[in-house]
Amino acid sequence: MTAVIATRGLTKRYRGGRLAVDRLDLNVPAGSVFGFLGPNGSGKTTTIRMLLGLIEPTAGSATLLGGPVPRALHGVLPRVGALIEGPALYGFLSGRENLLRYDAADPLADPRTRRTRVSAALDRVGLAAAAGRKASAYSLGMKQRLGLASALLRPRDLLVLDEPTNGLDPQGMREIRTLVRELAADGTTVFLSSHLLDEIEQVCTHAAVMTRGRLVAEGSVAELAAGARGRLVVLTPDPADAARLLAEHGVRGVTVDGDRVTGDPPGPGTDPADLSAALVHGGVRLRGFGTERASLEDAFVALTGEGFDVAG
Ligand SMILES: Nc1ncnc2c1ncn2[C@@H]1O[C@H](COP(=O)(O)OP(=O)(O)OP(=O)(O)O)[C@@H](O)[C@H]1O
Repeated sequence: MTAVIATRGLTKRYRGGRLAVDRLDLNVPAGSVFGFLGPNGSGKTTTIRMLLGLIEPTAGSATLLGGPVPRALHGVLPRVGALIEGPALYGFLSGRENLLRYDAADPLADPRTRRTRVSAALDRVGLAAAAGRKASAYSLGMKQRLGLASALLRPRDLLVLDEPTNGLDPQGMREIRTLVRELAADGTTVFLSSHLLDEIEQVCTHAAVMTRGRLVAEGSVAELAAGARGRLVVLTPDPADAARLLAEHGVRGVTVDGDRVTGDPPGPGTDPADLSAALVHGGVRLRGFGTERASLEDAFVALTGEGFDVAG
């Protein structure tokens, strides 16, 4: 697969000495929905700004749709739709009028087909019925969808979305995620940043994980989750005894939640069958015994040694 975005040693040190992005090697395959995951301040926005030529890297290089950044940007940017830090909208204009203005600002857009293009974009994001209403009356989710519509006025090979669901309510989040999936199904590569693990897990095929400016993992979401070990799970009406016995048999990280006892999976030296036998032998009645598939969250915790609690 060809890389739609590739970076090599991409680095940004802001004035004042802060290293925001540290030798980043990123490969975004064509056709993927690529999640750029990391807590606030981990360098996601800085990376996106470098990719789009909005700021200069301190070191390293990047290509966008095969062309070197920033030299080839003039040629490739028309094929890239970007939504960063929320759309700039005129509240006193309707949704349709906002898009007409956006389209008119594009020197490559044919004025004769402008209205058709704008209607198609409004349709695409489900705003056709609300197109005549002032943008100031739109909900945050509708504004975000209007922003996406502006990025979709011309056919795009790549969409870059910086935290597209930030600040939205659950319904708004669902709408944007559905839209992202539909766009990807049409063949557009989507690169989206997020600090929400479940969002990445729900919509992305691939992900890269950033912490403190550094890439700690990259791959398909399934691969990343498979890299983390799942949890050992025991369902029992005798949780206290089960927890004690598991710990006695070397299981670490044992926690009890109601009738559910979980722990780190045993190492290669221990057969899970011996553990279940030990529980039964110790008088623990078993309703269930097994290992749970790891989630992306497990992978993140395993990779960084931290939880994924982020402020804001
Ligand atoms: N213009 C700037 N000048 C100096 N430091 C900056 C500037 N922009 C960002 N930083 C710093 O660089 C680091 C990375 O910030 P960045 O915005 O890229 O992270 P992020 O992962 O996108 O987080 P967020 O989701 O909060 O935007 C942070 O420590 C931030 O304070």
